[in-house]
Amino acid sequence: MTGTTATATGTAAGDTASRVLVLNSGSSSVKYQLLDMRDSSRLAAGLVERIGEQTSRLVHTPLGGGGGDKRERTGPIADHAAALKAVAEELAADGLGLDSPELAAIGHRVVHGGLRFSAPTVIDDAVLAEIERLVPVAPLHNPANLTGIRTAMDLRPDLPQIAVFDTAFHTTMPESAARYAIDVETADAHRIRRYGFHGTSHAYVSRETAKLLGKAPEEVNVIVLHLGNGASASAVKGGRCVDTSMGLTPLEGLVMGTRSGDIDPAVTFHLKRVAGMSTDEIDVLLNKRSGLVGLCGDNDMREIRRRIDEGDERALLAFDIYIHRLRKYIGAYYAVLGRVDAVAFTAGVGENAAPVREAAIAGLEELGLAVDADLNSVRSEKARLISPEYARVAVAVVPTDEELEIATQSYALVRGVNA
Ligand SMILES: Nc1ncnc2c1ncn2[C@@H]1O[C@H](COP(=O)(O)OP(=O)(O)O)[C@@H](O)[C@H]1O
Ligand SMILES: CC(=O)OP(=O)(O)O
Ligand SMILES: [Mg+2]
Repeated sequence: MTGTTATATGTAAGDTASRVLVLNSGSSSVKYQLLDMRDSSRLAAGLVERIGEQTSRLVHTPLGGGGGDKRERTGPIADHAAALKAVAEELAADGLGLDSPELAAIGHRVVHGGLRFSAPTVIDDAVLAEIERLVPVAPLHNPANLTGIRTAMDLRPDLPQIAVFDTAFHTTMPESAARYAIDVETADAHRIRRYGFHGTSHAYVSRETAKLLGKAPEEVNVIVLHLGNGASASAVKGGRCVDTSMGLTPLEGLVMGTRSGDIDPAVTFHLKRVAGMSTDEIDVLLNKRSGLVGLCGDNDMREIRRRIDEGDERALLAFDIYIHRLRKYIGAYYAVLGRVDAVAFTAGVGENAAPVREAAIAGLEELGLAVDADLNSVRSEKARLISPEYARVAVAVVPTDEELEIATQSYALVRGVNA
């Protein structure tokens, strides 16, 4: 933590590359941000969605200087390589092209890093091979991450490409939380254990929650609820993850947009032996046709709430199942931590869906948990408390920023400073 303070001492603008491009490649989308790490400001941000379909869409927002108007492109974008080339063109149109000498690194979200990577890592052939080896345990994510990395390497072979792993923050989990209770030899031979995901978000949000409470991360125990399309909970004790709801793959745990979360593993035997489904069909069923979409046909919480308001019973049942699972994890992690200082809601659903927060915490006063209806209804991009003053445990909405965290870690690595 001492010595090289390249970022703190700084240098005149232009003579040290200070920009980081962050790529978050999902199965059918790429989110990106270009940041200036001298002040962590965003110069541009955007999203390419529905990659591989006829109706692909790129939305690019210039944010540097006075900003500028959002630009949108529609029409087929065949694959992640084409998507990244389109992003590079949009950045170039703002004078922020990938050829810029200001660019210090490209930071990539990589979902599965197994046990080998507990910190941000400069990508070389060996790292690429390891990410490739882990494709079977992150089939929706790692292939897209790899394409993003390879395309970025083609565009700027001279630049450090940094991998920031979703699994890294969870490598501190004790064996009691990380191991499945199955035959140890079989588990070890096939590296079967609970790895956990969304770690960049859990790390960032637990630190921001401590900040909101005016404390150091070491002083607080936080339950983080990352509720996006993929969703996971984590128990963070004094800044270190001690348990999380996702496992060998991002399928375990909470009910998600399209994933089942926890089920009895015997369901899969039954589907195979009795329903005659193949392993691949079961994989697709549990990862893509389950969760909220499987229960009611919609995976967007906005749509589900709209249907509930119209009296739709399937939507209501889907919501109730989602909430029931979430409450079980809050209770479980309360017991894992012993003392809880805060419960933090984050990601698309956690940051925006007040009814989810209300239902998740309702009736838990005995645990020191409560939500104030007025505070809960406030819409804001800022971290904020939604618990009443009397409550023993803080309940907070803490917007996640995986891209900022990836940029911070990537820049620290290329500058040789601790993040
Ligand atoms: N205003 C809103 N109200 C309720 N839910 C919302 C709102 N905005 C977004 N969401 C939910 O957030 C989800 C997307 O979350 P996000 O964290 O962006 O997911 P991901 O990163 O996995 O794509 C949507 O599917 C939707 O369910
Ligand atoms: C790991 C995971 O589930 O990621 P996402 O929420 O981006 O799908
Ligand atoms: Mg996400």
